[in-house]
Amino acid sequence: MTEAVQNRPAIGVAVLGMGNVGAEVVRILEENADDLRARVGAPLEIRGVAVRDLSKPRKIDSALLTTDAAALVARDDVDIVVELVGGIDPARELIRTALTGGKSVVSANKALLADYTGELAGAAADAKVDLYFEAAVAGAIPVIRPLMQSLAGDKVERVAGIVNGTTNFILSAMDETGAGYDETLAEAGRLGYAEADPTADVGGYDAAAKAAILASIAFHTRVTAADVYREGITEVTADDLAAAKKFDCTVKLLAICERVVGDGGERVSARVYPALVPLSHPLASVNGAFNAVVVEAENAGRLMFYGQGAGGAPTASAVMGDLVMAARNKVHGGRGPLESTYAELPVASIDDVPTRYYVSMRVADRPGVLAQVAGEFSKRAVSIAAVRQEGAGDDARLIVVTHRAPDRAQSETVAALEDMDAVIKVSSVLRMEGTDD
Ligand SMILES: NC(=O)C1=CN([C@@H]2O[C@H](COP(=O)(O)OP(=O)(O)OC[C@H]3O[C@@H](n4cnc5c(N)ncnc54)[C@H](O)[C@@H]3O)[C@@H](O)[C@H]2O)C=CC1
Ligand SMILES: N[C@@H](CC=O)C(=O)O
Ligand code: NA
Repeated sequence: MTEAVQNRPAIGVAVLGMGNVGAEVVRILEENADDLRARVGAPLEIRGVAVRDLSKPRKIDSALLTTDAAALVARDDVDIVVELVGGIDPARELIRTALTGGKSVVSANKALLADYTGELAGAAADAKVDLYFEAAVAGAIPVIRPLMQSLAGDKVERVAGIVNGTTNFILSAMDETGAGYDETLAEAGRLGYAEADPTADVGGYDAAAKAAILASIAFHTRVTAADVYREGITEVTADDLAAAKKFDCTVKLLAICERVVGDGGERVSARVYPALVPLSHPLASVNGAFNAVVVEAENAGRLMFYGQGAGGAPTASAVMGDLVMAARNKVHGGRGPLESTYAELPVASIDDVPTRYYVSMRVADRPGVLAQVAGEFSKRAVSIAAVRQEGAGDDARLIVVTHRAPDRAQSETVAALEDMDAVIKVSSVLRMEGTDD
């Protein structure tokens, strides 16, 4: 190491939260201190770590611990704040205070960034500091930086993939070993994949927040979590996974962000739902807590990003990448990319987006039922791609897979089927993705 690097003043780092991710960030900062100093051009020194419970045993010098996150953020010797407490409050205020006080911020907080990137990025721009959040989407996988920087000269058409590790872990286990939903969710919590409130995972809220962040960056348009159509995996059953197999498919919770062009011009669709995916599609073999994001751009074509989407160490890797970037900028000058929302595209309703449906229903076992069911689809111009009939008598089941049609036509057909005398129960409705038709 050159003498100049050795003598540069240290960059002071405050870490807020020492849970799954924060503890790994602290470990890497301590274990890799020499390499980090060489890469940044100055030492990275932890000034303090904000925690809730001082009595908990932790692998850190206890003199660095504090329960007063606000005071830590305000310290003059802190240059960069790493926010890993999660949630909206007090994270939002802590980040805002840090930015307005001239500190760069690194955060993994997708719930916050999905709704407040505008406010926070504005504060960062005003104070001429950085706001980095690579860890907020798909854990360790570099996806924010490629979209913001590597593809800044291209036109992104679509970003789609598996962006929640917990639900992918649950669906994979249900599919592969028949493991139960509750026990697998508890295991995801123990492994540090699940959110503090796992409803965010299984309800699709976490994936929706990530979809909002991805869509905003990909389409240079501000998209918030409320703009994202969302369904979780709580209704997906072992029967659905078994039925999917009969169509050479599996079930994945997908986040899809794409440009849709219709009568009203170009719009942005952002949506999250469990969907049948053909086994031959690359996303079908993404299992466990792994994530994968497929980006389609006008000139680059199709790019696929794959890796660990959740867990303390993988997520900390992404946080550390951002921390090194922010620290280099402090040492050598320069700034990270600013928020870009110039395109201001309107957000499309799910009703207008062309989707494919898989509908499984218990039906009366009598002549003419298939024709009546088919009639409801055809009335709404929804074309049927495949029909499978199973069982007989009280157990007669009809499974219909459609071609693409506006989602409104598909959902209205399902509502009409539910009202038919011949249909005893519509037991499952899922969309199908990863096919061209
Ligand atoms: N665990 C994962 O796989 C991933 C997590 N994230 C995000 O990273 C952030 C942290 O996640 P985890 O470490 O898993 O959560 P966690 O719940 O394990 O850790 C958060 C820690 O912050 C502490 N905390 C909360 N409020 C505080 C306050 N006001 N002052 C001091 N400490 C406070 C909590 O006591 C807890 O120890 C969240 O925003 C999460 O969404 C992002 C990607 C992956
Ligand atoms: N709970 C999240 C953690 C990473 O973002 C997930 O399961 O993906
Ligand atoms: Na990432």
